[in-house]
Parts: sequence; C-alpha cells; structure tokens
Amino acid sequence: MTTISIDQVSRWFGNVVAVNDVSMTIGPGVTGLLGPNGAGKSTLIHMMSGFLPPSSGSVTLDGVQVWKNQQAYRQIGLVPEREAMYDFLTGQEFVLANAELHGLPDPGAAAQRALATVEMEYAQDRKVTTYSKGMRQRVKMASALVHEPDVLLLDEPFNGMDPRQRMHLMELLRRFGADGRTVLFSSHILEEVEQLARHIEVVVAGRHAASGDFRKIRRLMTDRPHRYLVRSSDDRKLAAALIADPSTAGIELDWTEKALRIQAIDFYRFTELVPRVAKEAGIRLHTVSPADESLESVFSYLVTSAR
Ligand SMILES: Nc1ncnc2c1ncn2[C@@H]1O[C@H](COP(=O)(O)OP(=O)(O)OP(=O)(O)O)[C@@H](O)[C@H]1O
Repeated sequence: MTTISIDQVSRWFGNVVAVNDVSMTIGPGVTGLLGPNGAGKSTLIHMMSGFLPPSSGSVTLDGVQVWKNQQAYRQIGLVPEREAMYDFLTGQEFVLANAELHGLPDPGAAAQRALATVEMEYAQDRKVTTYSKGMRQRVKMASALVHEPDVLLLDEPFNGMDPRQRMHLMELLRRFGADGRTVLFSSHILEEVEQLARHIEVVVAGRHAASGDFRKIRRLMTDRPHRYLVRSSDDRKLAAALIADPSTAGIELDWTEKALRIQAIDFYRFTELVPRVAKEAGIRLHTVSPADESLESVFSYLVTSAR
C-alpha cells in the first residue's frame, strides 16, 4: 500500500507558473486527475513520477522524497502522454529494454508478462511504427508495468483509443486499484473520469480546485448557476412569467442579440419550467441554448466555489 503526498508544491518554467501551491494525497485505488488543457496535470504527474523536481514544496512516496530516489523509481510506473518511443524497435524489444533498464533478474519473462497483461502479444514482433495509437498506448503501458510497480501514473491514457480498447484499459486499471495499487490517471473529459474513478482531484490553472467523491463534485457542477440564451415570439412576456419562479435568478433583455439572457439556479426545475410557461402563455420558443456549458466554465465555477 503506497501513498503519494504532494505538499505545497509549485513548479514554474521561466515566468510560467504551471503548478501553484498544490497539496494532495493519493492513496491506493484509482484516482482521477481532472482538469482542462494546460491546467498543470502533466507537470504534476511528472513531479510525482520523479521526472521533474518541484520548484518549491515536496513530493514524497510513503514519506520519502521521490526526486533522485532510485528506490522510489522502482515503485513507480509512468505512462507519459507524449509518444517518446523508439520506432525502429518491435513492441517486445521496447518493453524488454525497459525491463533491462530496471535491472530485473529475468527481463525476458517480465516483458512477456507485461505484454500479456495488455493483450499485445499478438503484435509484439511488429515494429512500433506500424502500430495504431491505441496499440502504442498499450505498449507504453506494458513498459510502465514491466517492473510491477505499486504506483501507476498515466497521463491522458485514453487519448486515441477506440471504445473497445478504452473499456479494456478501464478494466485493467480497476483491477490494479482493487489489488491495492495506487493508480492515478489524468483526463480533461468528465465522462471518462466518471466511469472509472470515485475519487477525483481537480486542477484548474495550476491550482487545486476540488478533491473528493466524484458524485459530490459532479453535483456541485450541476447545481451551479446556469446561463441560457432564449429567443421567443414574445421575450418580454416570457421574461415576466419566468422571473416569478424561484429557479430563475436573473433575466436581462439583450437588444443586440434580440434575446433573453437568463440565469437559472435550479437546473432541473428550470429546464422543465421554460417549455411549460411558454405553452401556458401561448409563446413560441425559437432558441433555448446554454450560454456557458464549456468545460472551462464548469471548472472555473468549481475554483470560485472551492475558495
Ligand atoms: N517545459 C515547459 N516549459 C514551459 N512551459 C511549460 C512546460 N511544461 C508545461 N508548461 C506550461 O505549464 C502549464 C501547464 O502545462 P501542463 O502540460 O502541465 O498542463 P496539462 O493540464 O497537462 O495540459 P494538457 O492536457 O494540455 O497537456 C501550461 O501553461 C504549459 O504551457
């Protein structure tokens, strides 16, 4: 059972602050590291895997510094996002090279075991250049698993995978988690994280925005104020009818857009309210579209509400 502790960690590159004073603890089981592009997920994972030293703060594995610690490296497997692979090698040679670098007693057998775990034996003698993105991902995974690490860190592992490959990898990660290993994977896709991890850590713009049970955090996201753009046959009459309901927090008449800008605080009630009120008042709805459904807006809401 291994725990990674990140304590007041920051990392900057020149004057770019990639990770800003983040503290979190990752224990056994599967944890999702969620955040939009550029949030600092890769930088965090690189620091956890001992690839990169923090500019300040500490990253420890069961209380021991990870950076420049060979013993810690033996316990960690990293599946990086970028494809730094030697294309002239076969899949088997690639995994074997890593087994040899780890100084394993029987590198050949270890490579074989790892390739079997990711179901890549059938293509192991083909050159890496001939692999699909999903196959490359699996060989990278085999290479990260070859020394049977207690901690597995995966940076956007589902990128480029087809649904079957994705399901297979999810099963594999679930199994590792159930075995008591510490598994952390990053993603910017909410649904992906939802399927796999109950516990999540959310980072936004280098900061730690939320931590805990996925469902609780998801509820927080759903319950946030929603903004809509609505056009109808009679905007003023519709506005008057909607403002009477407590699920509506604010309405603005936008003259340039010729539309209503509505802020709703009870998502489910509001989505049921609009068509009902329109029907009762004999108003025809032309447009009802969410104005802020981007993932970034959901995340920034989390940051402000977590403060
Ligand atoms: N080596 C580097 N030199 C300069 N800036 C960097 C470097 N690595 C990361 N950054 C910057 O740090 C910030 C965080 O990047 P990071 O790759 O950790 O985010 P991410 O959440 O993994 O995003 P993505 O999913 O897009 O890779 C970004 O602004 C990025 O441009």
